[in-house]
Amino acid sequence: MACRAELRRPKAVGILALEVYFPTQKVLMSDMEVADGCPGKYTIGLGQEAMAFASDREDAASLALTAAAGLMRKYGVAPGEVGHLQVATESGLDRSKSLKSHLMTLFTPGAAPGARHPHAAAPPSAPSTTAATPTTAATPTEQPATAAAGVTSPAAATARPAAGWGPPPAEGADVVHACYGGTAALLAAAAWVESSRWDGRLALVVCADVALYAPGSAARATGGCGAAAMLVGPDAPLVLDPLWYGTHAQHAYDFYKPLGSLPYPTVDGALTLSQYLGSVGHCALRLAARVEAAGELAPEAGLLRRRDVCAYVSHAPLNRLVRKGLARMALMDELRRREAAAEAAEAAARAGTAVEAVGAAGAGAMAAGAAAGAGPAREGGRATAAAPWDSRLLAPAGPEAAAGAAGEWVKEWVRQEQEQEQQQQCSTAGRGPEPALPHPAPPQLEVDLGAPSESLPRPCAEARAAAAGGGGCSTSAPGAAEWRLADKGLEGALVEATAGLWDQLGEDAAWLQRQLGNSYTASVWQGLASLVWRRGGAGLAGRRLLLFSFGSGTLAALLGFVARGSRSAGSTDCGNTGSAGATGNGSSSTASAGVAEGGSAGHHADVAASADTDTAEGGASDRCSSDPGPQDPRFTLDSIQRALDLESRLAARVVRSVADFNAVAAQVEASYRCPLPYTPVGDLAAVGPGVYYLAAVDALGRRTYECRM
Ligand SMILES: CC(=O)SCCNC(=O)CCNC(=O)[C@H](O)C(C)(C)COP(=O)(O)OP(=O)(O)OC[C@H]1O[C@@H](n2cnc3c(N)ncnc32)[C@H](O)[C@@H]1OP(=O)(O)O
Repeated sequence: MACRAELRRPKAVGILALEVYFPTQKVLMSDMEVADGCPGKYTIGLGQEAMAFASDREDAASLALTAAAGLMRKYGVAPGEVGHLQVATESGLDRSKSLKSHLMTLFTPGAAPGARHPHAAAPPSAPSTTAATPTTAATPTEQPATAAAGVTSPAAATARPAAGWGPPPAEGADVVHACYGGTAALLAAAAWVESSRWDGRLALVVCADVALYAPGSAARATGGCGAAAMLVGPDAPLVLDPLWYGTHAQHAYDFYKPLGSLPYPTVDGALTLSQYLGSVGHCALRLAARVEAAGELAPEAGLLRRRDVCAYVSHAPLNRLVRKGLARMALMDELRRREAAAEAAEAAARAGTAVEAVGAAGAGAMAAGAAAGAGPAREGGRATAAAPWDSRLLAPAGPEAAAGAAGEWVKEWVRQEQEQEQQQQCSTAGRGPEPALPHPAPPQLEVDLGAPSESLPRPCAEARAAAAGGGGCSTSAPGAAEWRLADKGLEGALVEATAGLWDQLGEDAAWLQRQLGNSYTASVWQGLASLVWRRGGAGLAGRRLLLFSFGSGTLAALLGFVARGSRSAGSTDCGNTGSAGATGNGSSSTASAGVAEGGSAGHHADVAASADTDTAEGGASDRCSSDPGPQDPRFTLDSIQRALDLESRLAARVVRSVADFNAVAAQVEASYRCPLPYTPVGDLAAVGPGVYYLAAVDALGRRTYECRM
């Protein structure tokens, strides 16, 4: 056991592995349009292609079991490697017994259905060569000392047991907050890894939901069904950046489930959509304020305009809403940019006013100040350094000449400062070669906001006011975040204006979501899976992605992830070695972008992972050589991409008719009303191999699950 002095904080905490599950049956939106007599509404109006659904054989617990077991099998994760298990759902089966308790069958020898653990049988696709082999084999009740010691250098962190059983992951429980639950679970898991209680093992986060709306409901076509599982730990390929983080919370009755006996939510469609879009605004501004306060983002440099931001992932109740969300985020950027421009103009105007005032007061005081070496401070401007000495001020021929001289002097001073700033920007931006990024910075938002800049909301000013009032780097006023939220004209114009941005940032994550429908807590992570599947390590490593999570009611968060690659990932540029580069050393693609758009900062020492912990903490050396990417070959962007195998899994799905969907949905509804004991009636042929299903519910409501081999 290591002594306390030896404990070090884990680095690069984030998502190590990702698995998604969706059932084998789907109904096409085009078929639903025909059935509902509304051609174009679901495919164009909502932007969806298909909706996944399952029978009464698959509930939230079985979905969670399938995703968790699938992750452990595909990545070769032994039960003993998991020390924390957190589950998110809003399709709970019981108001006391957690879904997590069902998942414990995966961590208890002999307790899983038939004691046949799908994950125990299969070897990892790429066994770790770097992980230290435990000297003592793990027993079902004992964890190797290396894993329990809390040693947190990346190398030590991978010194986990390669197989076997350990103490069950007692930490963590179910989290409920509509679709946001998975994010709360992920943050709790990451916090555990970063805490002093961490025992060196990994955390597993599982999200599972059945999204079913009542027959005849306007929301019926926005259902879905699915699960996601994530492994959380240090030295991750998808690192949670603690700085890039913006949240929002509010009370609203937009989507809720007051009827305990039925699976259906009560939805106020218009309100839930505006809650989502308002939350995008709040989270984007709060994240920007944090990043700006840390010196990593200039007010006029939009989040979405940064060249290191390469993707946008969102919770997806319906695709069209996600597009509107990205457009809303672009609007926030635009408001910030225009505010910065307005402030600059105001500062220039104030400088002019100051000149006049100086002239009126006579040159004496000015000259005295200048003679003392102080010079006039530029009011409202950022520069407060002493102004350069100007001898012209000492020899005015009269008041008018003095005013003129002072005016010229101030103008010259401002010009020199601007020139100096420009030079500084050029020199920092020029520290490294401009990388050839696949995603060039998007153009300025070309949209008529229909208001002179003076009447536009001032998001940064609001943030500063909130900070002055003890609100930290956050906006508290709804002003900018909810500005013209109900304006459908503006909404349409924004979506149109950001079509190119959507193709660059949003499309790859939405690809899977459009084909599955909503799966509540799992939805946003299915979007992340879609992105990794479509881009792989070569397309993501060294760059950032923004992930927006929303749960009605309302909780929301915008998280920044940094993607790290390995040398073997196939990418050749320095960015391939990870965001670590964002430290501003200029040697990687992210570094160049970060410096050019707001300066450097050292906080990425925590974000950066390196085999050499000291280097990571120092944060100043060449990331290209110091971060070889994740050390455990099981957990890389490319291994995630391989494990997901989405194309063939999607192709294996069966298209069912709308009548079939309605019949199956009616079975599911009936299962909530049936007297006990209850035997599910859903066709087992629709349950694929390795998938867990509900076998029976006994007279006391106890549910039994089996795994289809
Ligand atoms: C728990 C969580 O996931 S958080 C979010 C929870 N909330 C949800 O999931 C939302 C659930 N769904 C709903 O409430 C509903 O399905 C809604 C609100 C999305 C749609 O409600 P409706 O009143 O039936 O549809 P509406 O008339 O607004 O049409 C929807 C869109 O399709 C468009 N549309 C309608 N008919 C057509 C058509 N024939 N062709 C093309 N587009 C059409 C509309 O213009 C509208 O688009 P817009 O909003 O961009 O202008």
